Amino acid sequence: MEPFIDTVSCSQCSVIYQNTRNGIVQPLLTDLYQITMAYAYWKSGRVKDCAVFDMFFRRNPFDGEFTIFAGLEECLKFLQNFRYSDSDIEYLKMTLPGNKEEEFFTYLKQLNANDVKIYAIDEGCVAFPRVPLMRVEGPLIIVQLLETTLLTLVNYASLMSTNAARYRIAAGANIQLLEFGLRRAQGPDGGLSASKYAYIGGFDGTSNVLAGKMFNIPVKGTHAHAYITSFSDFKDLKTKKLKDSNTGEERDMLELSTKWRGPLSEVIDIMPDEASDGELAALISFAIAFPHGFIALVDTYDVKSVITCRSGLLNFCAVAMALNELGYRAVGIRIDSGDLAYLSNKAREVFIKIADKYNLPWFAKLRIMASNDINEDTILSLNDQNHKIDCFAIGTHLVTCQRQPALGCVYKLVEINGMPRIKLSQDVAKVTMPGKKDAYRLYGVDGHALIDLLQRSVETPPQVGIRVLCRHPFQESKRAYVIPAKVESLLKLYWSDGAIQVKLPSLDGVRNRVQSSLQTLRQDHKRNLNPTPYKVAVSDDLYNFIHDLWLENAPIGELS
Ligand SMILES: Nc1ncnc2c1ncn2[C@@H]1O[C@H](COP(=O)(O)OP(=O)(O)OP(=O)(O)O)[C@@H](O)[C@H]1O
Ligand SMILES: O=P(O)(O)OC[C@H]1O[C@H](OP(=O)(O)OP(=O)(O)O)[C@H](O)[C@@H]1O
Ligand SMILES: O=C(O)c1cccnc1
Ligand SMILES: [Mg+2]
Repeated sequence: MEPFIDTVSCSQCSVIYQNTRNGIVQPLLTDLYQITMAYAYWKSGRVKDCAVFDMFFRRNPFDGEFTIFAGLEECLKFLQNFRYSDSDIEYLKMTLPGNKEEEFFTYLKQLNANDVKIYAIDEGCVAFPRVPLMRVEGPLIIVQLLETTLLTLVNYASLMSTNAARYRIAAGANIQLLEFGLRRAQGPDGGLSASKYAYIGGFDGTSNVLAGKMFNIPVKGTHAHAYITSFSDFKDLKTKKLKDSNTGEERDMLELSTKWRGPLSEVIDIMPDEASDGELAALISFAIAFPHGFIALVDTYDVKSVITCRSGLLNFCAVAMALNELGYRAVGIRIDSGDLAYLSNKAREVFIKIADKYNLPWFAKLRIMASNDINEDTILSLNDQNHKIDCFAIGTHLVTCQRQPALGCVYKLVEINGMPRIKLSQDVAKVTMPGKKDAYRLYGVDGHALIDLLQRSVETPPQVGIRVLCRHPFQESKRAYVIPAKVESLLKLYWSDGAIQVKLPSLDGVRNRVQSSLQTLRQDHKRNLNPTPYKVAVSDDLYNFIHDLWLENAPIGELS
């Protein structure tokens, strides 16, 4: 179906964007403590030390059992451009506490990410708690300096993509989802990221024009209540003429639309004088401006009426029929308040009645778009109420991730100079998994993912058809044998020798990957209420390694 007013973004812009990067993302976009640590490491002669960090999260967001990993491309672009500028160095000289040795700044000035290696999960894949999204290896000072920026690039991107993917699951494949959140987003960069990652997660378009231009995302929109309320009556209609699309003859849209209000009011069963003239004038003028993409906001004056949207719906239908006489097809309506299930059903009934009466089958299929503080639960509830909505336009809850505003990805040291490191905690969920590890996804014969398995990197990878012992990382008695029908190595070398090592997919490629990756997950892991946890296990070797190191590092208390 024809979308509403639809600006096709230029492919040139996306090319320009691929060659640039988000200018805010630069080495100083970090926490001060990364740079003070860098100085202290440097001062204690640790320039040649090598470290391994894991980036992972501990809990899936939104009370769910899956997360979409996103933000990798931005991380790689950050590494490509990782250099301190002269003004960065000047600023740090002024800002770092105490008197700093000049040689440190000479050292900082020549730093780059050429000696860093990043192994990562593919962007757009489903990911689970404790499985490293990235393993970052390299000189201790540099990989430490990357922490905050990598986290800020991954945390919101993954949270947002996961949120969007959840809305897509709730709405189903055939409903159009539009992101309308820019005005409510966490600032301009938050708004741009929201549009980009909502698209990756499964939205079809955005109202954010700059996001459309930068990322080549479809841009869509309707009009605001202000457009309707700016017209008081027919006198405000300065242009009334529209050319017949077949003959080119100029016709009076006001005359045609008011003529249609009479017969249509009988079909809809309301009085024509219940409809606002100012609203009709506004809709006529919008139809004249966009005869091929006419969509009307119908709730300005009366949407809550128990009968139906008396004013807006009648006025919309009148203008749509006038357009039809001139050879144009209207697109549909937007409802932005009231009971969205009830009103969408009423509107659909009216469209069907008119379609039947005037033998215009397309009228029955006019698009019904709903907006107004919609969230995942609203969509699920509307599904139960058998709504007739074709498109959800969602802002606030989507872009602010109101249900859970942060993902909580962390970046933890797991190895230094070849020696494993463990961070202990009273809270077992916070104990880190030491050493350099690899991650594998084991699939069952039905094609579904069964379990993610972490192993020490020195171990042989699991093999198809060969039984492997999968252990809970902390509960000794929880174990299972798995004979995988397919084994996927999750961590791939994405960055090495100062360059990206894998051809990166387009935004649409990542968007498709989200859906195909979600397909491999069993339905019960994806349901909204009490989803089944997906298992993440460790090999027997890694289990023993963790627990030996734990005992080695945990102080023995003394009772007195
Ligand atoms: N049928 C429905 N089932 C569940 N939730 C709904 C349904 N219809 C609307 N909602 C949601 O209920 C909330 C209604 O918001 P609210 O009470 O502010 O009413 P409103 O129609 O926006 O009022 P106002 O026009 O005064 O702003 C919105 O979050 C909307 O998404
Ligand atoms: O409701 P959201 O999911 O955030 O979607 C975006 C909202 O933005 C607009 O409202 P507007 O800013 O005009 O204000 P409103 O809250 O009065 O509708 C639009 O009419 C939607 O209602
Ligand atoms: O195009 C719209 O209808 C729109 C865009 C942003 C926010 N609210 C509505
Ligand atoms: Mg609103």
